[in-house]
Amino acid sequence: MKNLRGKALLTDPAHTKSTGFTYAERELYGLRGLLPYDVASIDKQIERVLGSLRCKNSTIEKYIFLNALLERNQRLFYRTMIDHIDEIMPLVYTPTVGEACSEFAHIFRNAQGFYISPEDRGEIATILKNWPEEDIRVIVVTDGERILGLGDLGANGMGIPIGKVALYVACSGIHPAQCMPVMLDVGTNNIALREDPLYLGYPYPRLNGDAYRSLVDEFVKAVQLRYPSALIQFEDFLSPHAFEFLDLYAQKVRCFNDDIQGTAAVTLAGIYTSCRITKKKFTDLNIMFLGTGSAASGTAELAVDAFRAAGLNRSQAQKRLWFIDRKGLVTARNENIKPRIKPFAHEHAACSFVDAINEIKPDVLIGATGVAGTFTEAVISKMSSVNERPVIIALSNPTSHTECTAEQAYHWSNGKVIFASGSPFNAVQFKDHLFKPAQGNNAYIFPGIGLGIYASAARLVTQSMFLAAAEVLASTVSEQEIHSGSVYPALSRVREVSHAIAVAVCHVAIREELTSLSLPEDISGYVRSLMYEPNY
Ligand SMILES: NC(=O)c1ccc[n+]([C@@H]2O[C@H](COP(=O)([O-])OP(=O)(O)OC[C@H]3O[C@@H](n4cnc5c(N)ncnc54)[C@H](O)[C@@H]3O)[C@@H](O)[C@H]2O)c1
Ligand SMILES: O=C(O)C[C@H](O)C(=O)O
Ligand SMILES: [Mg+2]
Repeated sequence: MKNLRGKALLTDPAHTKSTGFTYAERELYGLRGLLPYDVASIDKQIERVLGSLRCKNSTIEKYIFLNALLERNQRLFYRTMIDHIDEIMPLVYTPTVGEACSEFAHIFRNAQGFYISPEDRGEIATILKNWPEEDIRVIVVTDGERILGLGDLGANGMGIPIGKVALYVACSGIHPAQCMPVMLDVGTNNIALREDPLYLGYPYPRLNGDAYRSLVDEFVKAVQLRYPSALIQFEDFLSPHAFEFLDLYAQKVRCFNDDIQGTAAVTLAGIYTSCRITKKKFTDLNIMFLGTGSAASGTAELAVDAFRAAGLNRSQAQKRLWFIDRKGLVTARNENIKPRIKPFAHEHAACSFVDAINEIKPDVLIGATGVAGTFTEAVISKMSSVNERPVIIALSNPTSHTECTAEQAYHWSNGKVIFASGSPFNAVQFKDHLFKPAQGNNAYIFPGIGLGIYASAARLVTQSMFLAAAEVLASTVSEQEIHSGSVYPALSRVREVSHAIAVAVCHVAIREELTSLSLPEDISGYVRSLMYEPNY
C-alpha cells in the first residue's frame, strides 16, 4: 500500500476505506482522530452514497456526484456501480455521459485521463512516461469528432473514454490502474466550443490530412513502446477515419474499433436472440440498415461472417443485407457509393425508405444514424405490416438522438415489435403487457473483449472474436428475458456475460495462434481469477 499513512492514506482514492478502516487499521496507519467513531461496512457506505445520489435533482448532478466519489474512493465507487448497475450505468455512461460531454468544460473538476495535442508532436513517447502506471492493459482513445450522435465535441469528448473505462472496470473487472482514457485533442470544428471561454481543448480547427494521420500514427507507435501489452480501443472517431485506422492497424497492433466491431457484435447478438422469438431461421433473414456509417457497415460486415459461418456463401450473405441512406434505398445504380457499402448495393429500382420496407420485407431493421425521429410511425407500421413480429434496433445514442423511443415502437407496432435501443428505456405498458426493452449497447461486448485479450495476451483482435462474442451474448439470454421482450440479458448479469465472452476470446486466440502464452486448462477459472473485485 505504498507506505501510505494518516491523511495521505485517507485521501488516496485507490487505498482509502474512509469510515471503513477498522480500529486496528486506524491504530496501525495513524488514523485515530481523523475519522468519526463508527466503523462502516462497505454496504453501509453504499447506502449512504445512494441516499445522497437519489436526492440530486438532475442526471448531470448525479454524474458530478459519482465522479467525485470515484476521485475520492475508487473501491466504494466501483462496488456501488457493480451492485447497482441498472441505476448507476446510465449515470456514468450512456445517456448521461452525452450530457456530461456537452457540458464538459463547465463541469470539469479534475483532469482524469491523458491528453495529447498537436503541440506534443515528436514527444508523445516521452510524455506518455508522465502517466504514473506501468502496466496498462486497456487504452480507450478518441479524437472527439463523433461523440455519440452529438457530433464534434472536441476535447469535451474525454467523457467518453472515461465512461468506457468505468465500464471496463465494473463490467469485466479490469483493474482501474490498468486502464487509461486518452484524448487525442487535434482541435475541433465546432465553432461554438472554440469560442467558449471555458473550453479546455486545443482551440483551433481540427488537424487534417497528413498532419492528423501522422499524429495518430505517432500515438499508436508510442503506445507500443511504453505499453506493449495494451489493447487500443478506438472510440467515437468519425467515419471514414474510423475505418481507415482500423484497416491500417488491425493487422499490426492489438486494437479494435468499438463503434464498428463492438457494435456489430451486440447487434448481431440481438438478431440471433430475436430468432428464438420469431422462430425464423437466421439464414433466412433479410436485414435493413438506416445509415451507412461505422455502426451500420460494421454490423453488415460481421453479419456476412455470421451468415457464412451458418452456410451461405459470401454473395448469398451480402444479398441478405440492405442499406437506406438519406435519399432512400442504396442500389447498384446509385453513384458515389461508399466502398464499404458497395457489396450491399443490390440491383433494385430506386425507392423511398418506406417503399423499400414494403418491397424487400426486411425481418430486421437497424438504425444507426444519430438522428432522432428517423424511425417514423410510417416506418414502424410498415415493418409491422410485413412482419408478424418485426425486429427493430434503434442503436443511436444518446436518448435524444434515438431513431424512435421504446414507447413509440410498441405503440406504433401495436405491441408486435421486438425492440432494443442503444440508450436505455424504462419498461412500457402496452395494453395488458409490460414490455422490458433491452439496451443494445456495445457495453455488453467491449469489456469482455478487453478481458479476453488481457487474459490471452492475443497479439491481434480479430473478427472471429466478435463473432464468438455475439454468439456468447445471445446464448446468455434467458427464456424469461425473452418472454418480457428482451433480446439481451439483464444488465445485472453483465460481469457474467463479460467473463463468458473473455473465455471465448481466449479460445479464439488459441485457435488462431495469436498467443504465445500457454493458457491453463481451466480457462474459465483463470479468467475469473483476473477479475478485480472492489472490496475492502
Ligand atoms: N448502441 C451502440 O452500441 C452504438 C454503437 C455505435 C454507435 N452508436 C450510435 O449510432 C449512431 C451512428 O454512429 P456511427 O458511428 O455509425 O456514425 P456515422 O457518422 O459513421 O454514421 C451515421 C450515418 O447515418 C447517416 N444518416 C444521418 N442522417 C440520416 C438520415 N436522416 N437518414 C438516413 N441516414 C442518415 C449518415 O449519412 C451516416 O452514414 C450514433 O448515434 C452512435 O451513438 C450506437
Ligand atoms: O457509447 C455508447 O453508448 C455506445 C457507442 O459506443 C456509441 O458511440 O454510441
Ligand atoms: Mg462509441
